[in-house]
Order: sequence, then C-alpha cells, then structure tokens
Amino acid sequence: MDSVMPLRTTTAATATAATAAATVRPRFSFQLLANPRPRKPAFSLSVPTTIFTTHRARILPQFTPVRAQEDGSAVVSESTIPEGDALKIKEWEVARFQDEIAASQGIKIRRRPTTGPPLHYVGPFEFRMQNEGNTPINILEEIIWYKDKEVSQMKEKKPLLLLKKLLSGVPPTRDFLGALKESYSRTGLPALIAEVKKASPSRGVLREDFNPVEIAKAYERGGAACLSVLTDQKYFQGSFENLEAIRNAGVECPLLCKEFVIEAWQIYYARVKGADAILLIAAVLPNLDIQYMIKICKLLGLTALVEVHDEMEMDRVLGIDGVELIGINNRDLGTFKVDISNTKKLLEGERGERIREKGIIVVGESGLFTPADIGYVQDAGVKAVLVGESLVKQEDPAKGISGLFGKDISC
Ligand SMILES: O=C(O)c1ccccc1NCC(=O)[C@H](O)[C@H](O)COP(=O)(O)O
Repeated sequence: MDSVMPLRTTTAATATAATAAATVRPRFSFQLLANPRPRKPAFSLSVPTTIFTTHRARILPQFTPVRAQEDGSAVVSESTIPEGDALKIKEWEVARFQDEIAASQGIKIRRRPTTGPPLHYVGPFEFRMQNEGNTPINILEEIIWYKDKEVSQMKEKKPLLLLKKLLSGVPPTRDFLGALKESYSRTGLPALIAEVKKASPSRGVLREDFNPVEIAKAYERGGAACLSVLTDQKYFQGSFENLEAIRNAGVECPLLCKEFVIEAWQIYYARVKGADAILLIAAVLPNLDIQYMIKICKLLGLTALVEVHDEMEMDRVLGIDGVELIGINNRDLGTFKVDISNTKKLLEGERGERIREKGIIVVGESGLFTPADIGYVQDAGVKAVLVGESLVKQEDPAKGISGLFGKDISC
C-alpha cells in the first residue's frame, strides 16, 4: 500500500485513500495487496476470478504468472508491465478511491474529470464508473476542475517549501472569530462579513467601477466586523492581488480568503497573501480533508469557515473535531437557487441544539438584502452574516450597510 502514497499529492483524503477505501464497500470485491516479497515494481492485483475470466483474452499476454487463490480470486503479477504504466494505473486507482470516499459521504463533486482506465488496467473500477467523461455535473464541479489545474500550475511556481519560508516574514493574523463575537455583543445584531465581490457566475458583473481597496475601506467605515475577499479570477474576477492590496492598505478588519480550496497548499498561499481566515466547502471536501485542513489553519493562525448547504453536509461537519465557525449558504452552488429559509431549516431542532452546545458560531450566507432578511436569519440563530451583492452594488457601500441593517452599525 505504501507504494501508492508518493504518487499523488497533499490532501489527507489522498494520503489515506487506500486505507479509508477499506471502509467504503466496493460493489466488487477488490483489494490492492501489499507485496509479500518486495520486488520492483512491487505490487500485485487481486481480482475476482469472474472479472479475470472476462478479461482473460486481454490480460494473458501482459499479466503472467497467474496464481489461483483459495478464495477463488486470481492473483496477477504485474512485473511485466512497464514501470511508467504501472504508476499511471496506481495513480488512476487512487483517484477512483478518492471519488468513492467522497461519494460515500454524499459528495457529488469530483476533483477532476473521470478518465477511462489507463493502458493495462484491469480491475473493478472500469465496471462501476458513472458519468464517465469530462462534462461537469454543475458549475461548482466546473470551478473545481479548473481550480485543480490552476493550483497545480501555481504550486510549480511557488512550491510549499518556498511558502513556508515566506511565512516567517508575514505579520501575525488578526482574530477573525474574535472580531465577529465582539461585533455581535456590541451591536446585538449579526456581525457583518462584507464581501469584496466584482462578479459571480450567477449574476455576472456586479460592479463595473470596481476598486477593491476603496470598497473594503467603505465596508470598514460602515461597521463591517470582517471582510470576505474573492480571490478566484476566472469565475468571480477576483484575485490574490486584491487580498494583498486590501491587507496593505491599512484596513484593520480581519480578512476571509474566499477561495475554492482543494489542497492544503492553498491555505499556506492565502496566509502568505494576508488572509486571516479561509473558506472550506463541505460540498467539495471529504471529512478527513476538512479535519486536516482545520489543523493546518490552526497551525497558521487562520480561522476556518466551514460552509454547508444542506442537512447532510451540516451533520458531517458537526461530526468533525475543531470546527468553530460554520457558514450556511442559502445559495445552492450547483443550481444558483437562493432561499434564505435554508438557514432556518438547518438550525432547527437537534442540529441547532448541538451547535449551541458546541459553542459554534453560525454565519448566514447569500441572498440577504433587507433588514427583514437580517432579522429572519438572526431569529433562526445566526450570529454573523456574509453579504456580497446587496452591498457591493450600492454607490456608497458604507451607506449600503446601514440600509441593510436598518440602522448605523458603525459605532
Ligand atoms: O455567487 C455565486 O454565483 C456563486 C456561484 C457558485 C459558487 C459560489 C458562488 N458564490 C459564493 C457565495 O456564496 C457568495 O459570494 C456569498 O455568500 C455572498 O452572497 P451574496 O450576498 O448573495 O452575493
């Protein structure tokens, strides 16, 4: 099994994919076996005899010798497969395991398009691949597939080792969670995380004369407790330069890096660029990744805002240690449908109880336009709100904040 690990990078789910896969019940019996007698390349595949038989014609020229096992499966030595192809097979299998782990947690979003099996592959995955091909199921999946490529390129330019060196030169983080709590107890209203957002896939360009630093300063003047800065370029016309510029312009509000995080590397990068908090989306990240990324956030002094959209995601996140801040998104990131009653729905009954017991702060996100909307989500139990469109579209976003809350919350 260990031979699988170095082939793919960084996420906890990857690092534990093969192990955790043991807990995901494959529909076919399938096992990657640690080779009892290490050789190079050192692994073998155990496949059910039925599958083996089906593939006999294809397999035999490549896979010899073949050993029958007591349980009826056949062990095929792969020592004759060229090393490069064997590595590709392993990589591909780990990616499939990752998809299966995610799917077992109700995650529909795949990290990258599912490609067909590599040359020489024989095994159960080819029998159970769904939606094979490269059409994303929705906009969120499209964003993630693009992000996967983008992050790979960024990592080549700025490897983790370099980011770690840069960390020693960055100023300490500001207390994002503390700022939210302080604002809530000062105003008695949900603390505001005001979003610096130029455009979005659902609404297109929200503001043509977009000056991120001016908007950030206006938000701070208007009484925002924290700011959220979109850093995704392709779909939101945001950037890490915006985040950095706001940080360097003397804005004191703690900053949330609003990104589509799929790898721990991005958390280090956000920290280097001036973030105090980062978004982790449960619709994209398996539980182990969230847990691992929260640990990294803590190590770097960042607050993790873990975002959920439905009951299943909320229940998953409530089972993860170390979660202090949960965002309930009223926008379905797949369909764009916005419904603020989602916040209420996810805070009702036992879930609300658990959240209060754990002392978790909840943020109501998206689709908030009026004092009535703010009152509604506050009654539902949120202590903070994340607002973009309704503020960024105002000529003076500071006045927009008073309009949104029905009063001046700046002092
Ligand atoms: O805003 C979108 O269209 C969108 C599409 C796909 C993924 C994420 C998206 N938005 C991120 C957000 O959740 C919002 O920017 C944030 O909650 C503020 O929402 P709003 O106040 O409605 O601008």
